Amino acid sequence: MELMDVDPVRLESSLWVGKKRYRAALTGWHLNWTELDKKNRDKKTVSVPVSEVIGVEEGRVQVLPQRSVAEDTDREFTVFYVKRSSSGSSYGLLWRLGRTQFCCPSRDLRDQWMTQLRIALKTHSPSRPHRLLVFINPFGGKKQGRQIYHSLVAPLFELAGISSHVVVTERANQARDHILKKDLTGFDGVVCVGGDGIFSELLHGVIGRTQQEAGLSEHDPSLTLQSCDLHIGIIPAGSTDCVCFATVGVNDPVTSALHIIIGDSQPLDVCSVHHRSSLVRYSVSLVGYGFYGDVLAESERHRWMGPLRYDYSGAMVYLSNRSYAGVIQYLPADSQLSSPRDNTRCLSGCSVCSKGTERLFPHSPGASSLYSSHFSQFSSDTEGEWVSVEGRFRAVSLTCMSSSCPRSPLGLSPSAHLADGTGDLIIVRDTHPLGFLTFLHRHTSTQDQFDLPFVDVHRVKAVRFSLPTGEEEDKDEERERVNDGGMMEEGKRPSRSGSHKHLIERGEERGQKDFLCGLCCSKAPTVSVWNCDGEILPHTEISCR
Ligand SMILES: Nc1ncnc2c1ncn2[C@@H]1O[C@H](COP(=O)(O)OP(=O)(O)OP(=O)(O)O)[C@@H](O)[C@H]1O
Ligand SMILES: CCCCCCCCCCCCC/C=C/[C@@H](O)[C@H](CO)NC(C)=O
Ligand SMILES: [Ca+2]
Repeated sequence: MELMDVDPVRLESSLWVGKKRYRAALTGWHLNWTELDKKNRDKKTVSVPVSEVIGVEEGRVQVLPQRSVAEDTDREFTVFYVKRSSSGSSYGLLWRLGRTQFCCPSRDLRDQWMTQLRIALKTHSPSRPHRLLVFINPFGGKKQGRQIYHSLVAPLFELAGISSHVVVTERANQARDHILKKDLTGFDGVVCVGGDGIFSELLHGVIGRTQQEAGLSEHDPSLTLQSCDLHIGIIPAGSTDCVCFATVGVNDPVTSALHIIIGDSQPLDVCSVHHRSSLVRYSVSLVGYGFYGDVLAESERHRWMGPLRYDYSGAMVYLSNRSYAGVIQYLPADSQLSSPRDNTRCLSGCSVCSKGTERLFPHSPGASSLYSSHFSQFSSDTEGEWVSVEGRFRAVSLTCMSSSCPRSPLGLSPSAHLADGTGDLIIVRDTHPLGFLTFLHRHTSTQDQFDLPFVDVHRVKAVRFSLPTGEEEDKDEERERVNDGGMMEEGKRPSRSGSHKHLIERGEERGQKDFLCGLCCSKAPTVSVWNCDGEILPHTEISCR
């Protein structure tokens, strides 16, 4: 309705691109230019939606790889726009900066084109950000965050008229604390340049700040949390970059920068992880016990290897051949709505997610435009029956999204939805080493990961994990951890270094030195650790929703 009421900006004229003559038209929502032959007949037409125009500059201008402006070009202007490249991943295309340099018959006409295009951009792109707060983790991935931002992203933001305040972090959790405590007036969004860890900092900052401002405690698992208005953008420069890959479809800084500029947004499910009555962390990707917890614990000792540390640690943990006892309880989601084995792929605009958003936020008109939101209209204890599974497990994984990444292009659960308010629980029961290797191998191929006799997958609204009777987490140990800051109390937030410290302490406390000395000792540990979006949790018994 709103769109129909806007008086569209129109302009049509003859223009030149190089030596070819075109009829160019700015009509409502599109900029089109059609090549004309010598007899004025139409040849090829290029059409760009105004919403995908990045910027308009006087003269003959180039921005990437370096900015250059040609002289004496007062009849020329350059239009920059989103150009979809033919390469990308199975469900995401690379975006590139398209550029066309137009030459007008007169300077007056050039000025008219520039003015009308800029008016059209303002009118038709209401959700574009104007001011962004950017956090660069200089130590993420291959340590190229600064270079990636300054050479590939900043020139695009500048071209699009976005002003950015850049913070290069000097310590873990600086970005989170900044969002929690500093004045954010005037910022339309926050952006991280790094991996899933720095994204998680922004997520905790944004959710935490929103709750603080609403006077709500994040520790109460039954509480309806306030949805977050501040959008989070991700420029991938980490090791796994799973959140970026699963939402955009490729890990490419230019593609992500262009999505941010045009104001694209995608709501995300957020899972809260509690231990007893305290919030431990939020997760958007993987909450994993057993194999994925062990891989993370092992990989933290080999950070110097960069992204390769996960492959090395994966192989080491696989060779250690472990399984763990536990009790899993889960609350199934409505199987009429979707299933983890229905072979769907969730993309932006997914109908299951739209219905989920309507169902979860019936009175919130802005819900569908949230980038990251906490689905809080949750009545887990009244909706359905909890199911309990006890046994020995190779891996227990809960993933709110597919968790696809370059290592696993379809992800841990290929048909999981980004924003339906559910997660997929993947239970890999103890099995022989070859069976488990088959399962791991299927992560990296297109073969059905769940079509194995020792694997079960359930779409769920909540999960609890506990140790078998007699092996529960030691209460005294818990108290020590709280005092030591490992648990997330009011005013405190988790840290990667903090949780790693706990892993070491925990290993020592429990006599699991083999966890920390190269996985070489003969005595197998009885408990694993939880990997929560790449952070080690300081607790074994947790509840997620
Ligand atoms: N200046 C800093 N010094 C040390 N650690 C930092 C700094 N800034 C951020 N961190 C922390 O570094 C950790 C890892 O960062 P990040 O996620 O960006 O990279 P990664 O681990 O290589 O990638 P991925 O999480 O995708 O595997 C995060 O937990 C973050 O909190
Ligand atoms: C015998 C070697 C086996 C190697 C198995 C490789 C399987 C790769 C699957 C990767 C899935 C990653 C899921 C995403 C988790 C992220 O949240 C987290 C943070 O970045 N990354 C990791 C690696 O924990
Ligand atoms: Ca989901």
